[in-house]
Amino acid sequence: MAKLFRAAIMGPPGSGKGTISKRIAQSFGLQYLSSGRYLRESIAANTEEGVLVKTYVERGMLVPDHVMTRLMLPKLEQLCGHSWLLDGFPRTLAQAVALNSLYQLDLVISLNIPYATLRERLSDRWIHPASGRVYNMGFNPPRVQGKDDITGEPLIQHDDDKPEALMARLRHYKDVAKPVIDLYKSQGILHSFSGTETDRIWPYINSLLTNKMHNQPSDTRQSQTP
Ligand SMILES: Nc1nc2c(ncn2[C@@H]2O[C@H](COP(=O)(O)OP(=O)(O)O)[C@@H](O)[C@H]2O)c(=O)[nH]1
Ligand SMILES: Nc1ncnc2c1ncn2[C@@H]1O[C@H](COP(=O)(O)OP(=O)(O)O)[C@@H](O)[C@H]1O
Repeated sequence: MAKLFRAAIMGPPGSGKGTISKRIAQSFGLQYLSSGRYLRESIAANTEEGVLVKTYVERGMLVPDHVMTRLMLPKLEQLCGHSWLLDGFPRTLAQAVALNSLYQLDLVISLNIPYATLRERLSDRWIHPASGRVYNMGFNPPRVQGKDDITGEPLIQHDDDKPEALMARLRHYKDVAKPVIDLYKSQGILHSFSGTETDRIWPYINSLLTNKMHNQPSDTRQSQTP
């Protein structure tokens, strides 16, 4: 049986995590888990948890760690026996420690994208809320303006991509990500990529993953479940 592979992608809002994750999932068959997507689903379900989550997300603030781990760790449990890629989780050191106590990651991708690029991209980001499909009016526009390619339904902008929330999110990201990045660096699994264009970064990530997934050590570490 092929070895299981567990990876995470980190980077500020707008750095291309979702775009790159989609390519990774398609090319390498990893299951893709996006914290933002699960949070938005929780908000849409209007549960007690969703109402609480909304108060943070709409202000561009991080959702508390215990809420995030309670949301994400059971999803990973359901995926035992699959290779996966986490996007947006862990975001804080406490989340990374909680994850680490259950699973050893094989690889963490960190995206370093200049601030001006992030701002420009997010002000142009539109999504189809039901599916999570993401568009950018310059980079990957929908075929019909303002409409989802598959369903034809209207596209919307996240409240947290609007300028007021955006600044707070970017500032927060930097402070909080540093110890997480340091942790993965110390574990020797961090790989950082810099640039302003996803299409130029992608070939490097593609070859890194090709390399890592085909040359995994033959111990059983990755295939153990908690
Ligand atoms: N102009 C441009 N836009 C991009 C590029 N890569 C991604 N995007 C767009 O930038 C926005 C943010 O990307 P996304 O993958 O959602 O980033 P995330 O917030 O890190 O998950 C989306 O609208 C993407 O379509 C790129 O290389 N150039
Ligand atoms: N791991 C996390 N911990 C705390 N809050 C989170 C986490 N992931 C997502 N969020 C919340 O959800 C919002 C949207 O997240 P996401 O869709 O990943 O967007 P982006 O990558 O554009 O920041 C964040 O601004 C934050 O409020």
